[in-house]
Amino acid sequence: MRLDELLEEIPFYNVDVSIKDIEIASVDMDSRKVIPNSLFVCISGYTQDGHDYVEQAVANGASAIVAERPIKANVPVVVVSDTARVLAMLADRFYGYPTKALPLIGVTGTNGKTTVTYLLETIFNKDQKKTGVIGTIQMKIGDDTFPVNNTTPDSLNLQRSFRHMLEHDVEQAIMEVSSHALDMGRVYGCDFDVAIFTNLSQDHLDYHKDIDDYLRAKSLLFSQLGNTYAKHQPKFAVLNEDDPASTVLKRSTAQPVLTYSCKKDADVMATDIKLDAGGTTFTLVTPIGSISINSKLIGMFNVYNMLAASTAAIAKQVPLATIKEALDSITGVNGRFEPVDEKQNYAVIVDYAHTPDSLENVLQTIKEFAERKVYVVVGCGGDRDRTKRPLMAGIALQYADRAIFTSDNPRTEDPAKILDDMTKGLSVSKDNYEIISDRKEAIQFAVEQAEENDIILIAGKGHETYQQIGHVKHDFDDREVARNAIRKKGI
Ligand SMILES: CC(=O)N[C@H]1[C@@H](OP(=O)(O)OP(=O)(O)OC[C@H]2O[C@@H](n3ccc(=O)[nH]c3=O)[C@H](O)[C@@H]2O)O[C@H](CO)[C@@H](O)[C@@H]1O[C@H](C)C(=O)N[C@@H](C)C(=O)N[C@H](CCC(=O)O)C(=O)O
Ligand SMILES: Nc1ncnc2c1ncn2[C@@H]1O[C@H](COP(=O)(O)OP(=O)(O)OP(=O)(O)O)[C@@H](O)[C@H]1O
Ligand SMILES: N[C@H](CCC[C@H](N)C(=O)O)C(=O)O
Ligand SMILES: [Mg+2]
Repeated sequence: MRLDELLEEIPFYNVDVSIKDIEIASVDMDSRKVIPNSLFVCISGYTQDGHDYVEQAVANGASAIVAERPIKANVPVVVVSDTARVLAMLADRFYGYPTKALPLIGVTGTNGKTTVTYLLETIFNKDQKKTGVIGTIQMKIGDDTFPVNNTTPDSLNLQRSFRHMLEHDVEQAIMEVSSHALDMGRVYGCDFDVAIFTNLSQDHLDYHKDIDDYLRAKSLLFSQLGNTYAKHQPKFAVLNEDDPASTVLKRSTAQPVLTYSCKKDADVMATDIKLDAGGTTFTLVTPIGSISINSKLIGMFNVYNMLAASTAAIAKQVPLATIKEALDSITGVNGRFEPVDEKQNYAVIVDYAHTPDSLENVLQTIKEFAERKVYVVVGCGGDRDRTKRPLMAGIALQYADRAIFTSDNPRTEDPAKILDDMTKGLSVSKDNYEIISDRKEAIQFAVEQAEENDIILIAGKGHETYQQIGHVKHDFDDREVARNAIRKKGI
């Protein structure tokens, strides 16, 4: 595509060099990846400033630069007010506005996003549609999986992935939309047909100023819904009526709203809920009829996840019988409430709870079914929200009989300091908990302690297959470590 064509819809300041007759083969934001005839977009990030890498980009063959200030370079420099936003617009245009043609559902909220995307994948697959999923665990196109760095990729990778999905006949894309992504404009330009809200509770207060600012970021998914090019597809906001934040989100969107609830009158409701250690049953009450659901998923929070997914599926005109078939068939999501079963006489569950609310939900669920002692192995991520640390430790002790506090991706922080943040305000006796910084030893300790009918929850890392210490990711899988510990102890 020619540079002047690419810039046609981009608001930029006057440039006194010609931008005509420059062929652009690729758009990039990382000077290290620039190939000949690229357009290099300078992003001022959190740790680095892309404007410092113009020379390297040009040396690698960039034939034009987009920047936020005039920069000396022997190729044209186009100056714009906000390169991050412009990058999203350029990416959308460069890849041919893929979401104009690709039906797209976005899921935001503090907890449950990954779960809801995989519920929706199963529902649409049962409806004979090829799906594409983007989120925390991976990107998936049909059955092919691709690794990801972020829950929501940057705008370039995102639009490229959508184009790839279209080329591989994906009929329904489903993605997690993190608050970081909304705030940084990573999804600017994406034409969502359905925007889903799961819930709001504390997380990411390292990044967002306060919980209102966090909600403001989430609300962008709803305020931007339908603001892109019209696809002649109806738009819906799907909101959790039982979460007070939905009031704000309802006011943020100009599009029709569908609500779901377990407690109040709503468009889609769950009634006659029966929670059990082996699964969950409820009646799904919808505007197009009612149907009984018999799911293997455990816990009240999963009823909410199933409601969110069902409401979106109804908005996309999936028949109720298909929704039931899908929800009844799902056995679980990778790393979410995943049992490690070596036929031992105590239970070990690996879960991705890494926020106060999710930890409380999952422990409450376990506590309801526990016959004997509950152990929890849990830590808090380094370089992330410090204010959630004492809250998570308090919740662990409130519900579990014994907590083992350990490390969870300490990143560049001192693990002892993170553990100190978790435990220094605890008012309970120290007999209730251990501090074992090494996660492998912590898991081994819990396994050694467990007796018949006890339950061990290993929280925080779920599907992750690494422990990040400093900037290095070391191989580490809670499930594998637990399995080895169980075998070592003997059945
Ligand atoms: C704080 C944050 O979100 N940072 C994201 C951001 O990185 P950054 O702004 O720090 O980038 P930077 O390293 O400063 O570089 C700035 C620019 O210089 C360029 N550069 C840099 C070096 C060089 O040699 N040449 C060069 O051109 C870079 O390519 C970039 O364009 O942009 C990067 C590219 O898009 C992201 O990968 C990165 O996510 C980091 C890894 C991260 O940990 N993010 C977390 C907090 C996050 O976003 N999490 C949410 C999930 C939350 C949830 O699940 O609820 C997510 O969506 O993943
Ligand atoms: N609806 C929910 N409400 C509260 N907690 C939930 C809910 N769904 C799942 N959880 C808990 O949160 C954990 C993470 O779930 P999931 O991965 O689906 O959320 P997420 O929003 O994608 O998280 P992340 O922001 O890290 O990507 C689960 O392991 C479970 O403990
Ligand atoms: N999406 C979450 C993942 C947290 C996972 C936990 N294991 C940690 O490293 O803190 C985040 O970026 O905060
Ligand atoms: Mg997720």
